[in-house]
Amino acid sequence: MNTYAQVFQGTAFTSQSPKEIKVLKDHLFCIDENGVIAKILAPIDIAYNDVLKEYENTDAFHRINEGTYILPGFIDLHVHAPQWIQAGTALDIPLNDWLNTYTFPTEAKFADVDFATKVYADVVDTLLANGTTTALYFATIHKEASIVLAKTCAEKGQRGLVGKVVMDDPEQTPSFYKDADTKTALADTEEFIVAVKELGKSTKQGVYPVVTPRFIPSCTDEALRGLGELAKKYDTHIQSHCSESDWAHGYVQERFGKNDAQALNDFGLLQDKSVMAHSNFLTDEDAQLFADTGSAIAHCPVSNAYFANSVIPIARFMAMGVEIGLGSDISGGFSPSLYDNTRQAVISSRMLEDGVDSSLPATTRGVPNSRITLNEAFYLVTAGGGESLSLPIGRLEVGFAWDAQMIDTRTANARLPIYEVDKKEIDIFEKIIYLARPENIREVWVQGEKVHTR
Ligand SMILES: O=c1[nH]c(=O)c2nc[nH]c2[nH]1
Repeated sequence: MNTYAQVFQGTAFTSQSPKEIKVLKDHLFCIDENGVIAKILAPIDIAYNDVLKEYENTDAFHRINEGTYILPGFIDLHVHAPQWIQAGTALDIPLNDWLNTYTFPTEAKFADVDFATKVYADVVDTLLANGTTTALYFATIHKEASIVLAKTCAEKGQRGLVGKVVMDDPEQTPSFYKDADTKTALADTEEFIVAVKELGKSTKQGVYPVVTPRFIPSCTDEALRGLGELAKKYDTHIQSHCSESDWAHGYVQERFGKNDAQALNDFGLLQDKSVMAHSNFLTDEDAQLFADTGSAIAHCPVSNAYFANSVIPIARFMAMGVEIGLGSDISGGFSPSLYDNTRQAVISSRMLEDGVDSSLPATTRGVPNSRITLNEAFYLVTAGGGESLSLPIGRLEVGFAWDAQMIDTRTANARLPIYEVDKKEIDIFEKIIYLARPENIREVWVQGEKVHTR
């Protein structure tokens, strides 16, 4: 009997560290029956030819074509699944107006479970086709429809972490879109957690419930405290928005006399499995609290350009040891592609470093040492996402899940400009990250199962 469920032969790129990419040229990736990488062999390894001989004429063997490269699947740390129906629209007003005018009416539509079923199938398919193998989702306040999102991930093979959103503060939430009251919000959340934990047991890739206070402005103290307790009781992930815009940041300071990070921590909402979206306005003290509690930042660079009123000092927070990954933030971010967000993470950091007001002298225009490299942005969208979620994903390494995307650089009508001069694989890596489109993503695998083919 074969030792491995699958063996892939090809050239792959994975992060060695935030600054370095490891090129695994013509390696063999041996995957066990749980979809975990059991062994990686280089052509110089003694066992390479034995394994090749044993598998190459079997159904378990996958030779990756020349011109196609293997990347780890991408990890989206912040995506509002229901907002997919308004992606690319209505990005012309500030966050609080946008929520009230467009977003809350959009999300209210998901009381209709049939509608939710249709849209959620489309979102999960779209993200998989864009190479996103794991997604941390906000659903809506509706328990049933939120369970539908978790079931959709389970059926389609995506590793989904899903939250039923809590919004119980009548002062800050519209009457047509709010939890009935605090008690109901907490009871629905608990029932949701139990149902999704049960569902997760029947999946190979894992589907997880997430405690999800929308953000401090939409929740009462009692709900925030209760959610912290539920997360502890069931050992779940936690997600929310933190210090996103001038308005959101200022609101929390006014209500509590402290910043979001400290307030969230007081309610038991900052812990190792917490992921806080945006977090643009963290002070160094707040960032240290994130590092100390193991809480992560979901950096959403496309969305931030519209709603955050600032560029997050991501290099500074990386240097402080905060766990960080990337999020599309559909639909504050218009794009379902984490390639777009990886590119924007680099671009925004460069603009922060150089500054944006050309009337100022170059010496005072920007914030020194703010840029991140493409390698670092790639780290965030892969390994950093895995660390943020405390899951063994995001790297092509032994013991990690086989979550992978096969990038065909020669796809008709989407051919990447790779010529004989590209002698170094790392140049090809950079071209893939900057230029690849969904057309180039020929296969996507999650936990050893093929979940998308093009
Ligand atoms: O970008 C955002 N999208 C949202 O849906 C949201 N809710 C609170 N704060 C938010 N920010």
